[in-house]
Amino acid sequence: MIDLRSDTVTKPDQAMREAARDAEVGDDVYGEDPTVNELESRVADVLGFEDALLVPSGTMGNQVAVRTHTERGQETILERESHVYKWELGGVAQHSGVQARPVDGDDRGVVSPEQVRGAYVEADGHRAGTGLLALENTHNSKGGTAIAPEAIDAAAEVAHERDVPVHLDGARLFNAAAALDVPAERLAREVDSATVCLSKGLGAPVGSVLAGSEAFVERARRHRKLMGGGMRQAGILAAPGLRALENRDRLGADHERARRLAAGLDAVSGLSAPEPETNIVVAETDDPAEEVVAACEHEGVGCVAFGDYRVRFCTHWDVDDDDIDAALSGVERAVE
Ligand SMILES: Cc1ncc(COP(=O)(O)O)c(CN[C@H](C(=O)O)[C@H](C)O)c1O
Repeated sequence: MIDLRSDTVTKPDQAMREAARDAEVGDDVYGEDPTVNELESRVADVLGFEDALLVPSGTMGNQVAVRTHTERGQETILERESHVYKWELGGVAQHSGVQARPVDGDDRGVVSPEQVRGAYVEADGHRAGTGLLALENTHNSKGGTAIAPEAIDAAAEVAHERDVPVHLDGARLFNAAAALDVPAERLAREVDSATVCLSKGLGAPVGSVLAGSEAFVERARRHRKLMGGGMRQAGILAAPGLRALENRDRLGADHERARRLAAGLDAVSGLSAPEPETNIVVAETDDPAEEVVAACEHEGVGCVAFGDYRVRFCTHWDVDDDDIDAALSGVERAVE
C-alpha cells in the first residue's frame, strides 16, 4: 500500500537503525545518557531555547507543556481544530485540570491578537483565569498551513502583555520553516515553549522534543516523570533522532510531491484539492469521506477521513515520485 494516511508512518532508514545499535547510553532519569543530552542540546540550539527535553510522543510534549505552564482550574486558549484540543483525549483536563477555551482561528488556523484579547480571563475571586495560550504550526487540521512568524508573534504579544505564557505545538515546525524559508528558531522566537516531532516527516521511529527555558525544562522534566515519561537508556531513541534532525533540509521534497499529488487529485472527478502549503493535502469529496477512504484502501492507497466530506493525504520520506503516480492512478480507480 502507498501509505499516505500520515507522516507518522515513516520508518527509520538503515543509518538510523545503525545509530540506535551503536548509541552510547546511560540512565536518562539520572541525566546520564550522553546521546539524549546531545539531542536535547542540539534541538534547544536549533530552536533558540536554553534547554530541551526528549519525550516519547508529540502528545506527551504538549501535555507536559500544559501541565508545566498552568495551575489547576485555569483556562488555556487554543484553536478549536488544534491537536491539543481535538486529538489528545481531553488531556488538558485529565492531566492538568485545565479548562480549554477554544477560539475559531481563521481558515488557516491563525489565532488573531483580538481573539486572544477576547478569550483572556483575568483571575479574580471566582475565576482561576487564563494560564496558557497554545498555538500550532503547521496547523494539521487546516491542511498543514505554514503560519507566518509575524502571526505567531502578534498573538504571543497579547498573551505576554497579560503574563500568559505561550506554547507552540510544532509537531511539523520544520515543515513550516521549509515552506516559509525561515529558520525554525524565528518561528519559535516569541513563544515560551515548543514541541517538535522527530518521528513524523523527519523519519525517526520515536520521539519528540519539548524546548523552553532552563527553569521551564527543569519543571517539565518532573511532569514528564509524573506522566511516566522518564526513560532509561533512551539514547537508543535519541541517536536516530539526531540523524532525523539532519533531514530538515529534505522536507521541501515532500512539499513538492504534495503539490503534484494535489494537482492530480484536483483533476479527478468528484474531488477538489487546493494547492497545499506543506506535506498535507486535504481533498473535498463529493462522496462521503469514509467511502472514499475505503475505496482508496481497496486500490492500495492509504488516506484518512478528515471530516464528513474531507480526506487527508500526507506525503513523507517513504513516498517517492513513482508512489505519487501510482497513488493518483489508485485514487482515480477508487472514485470513478
Ligand atoms: C499537530 C500535531 N501535534 C501533535 C501530534 C501528536 O504527535 P504524536 O503523539 O502522534 O507523536 C500530532 C500527531 N498527529 C497525528 C496525525 O496527524 O496523523 C494524529 C492526528 O494524532 C499532530 O499532528
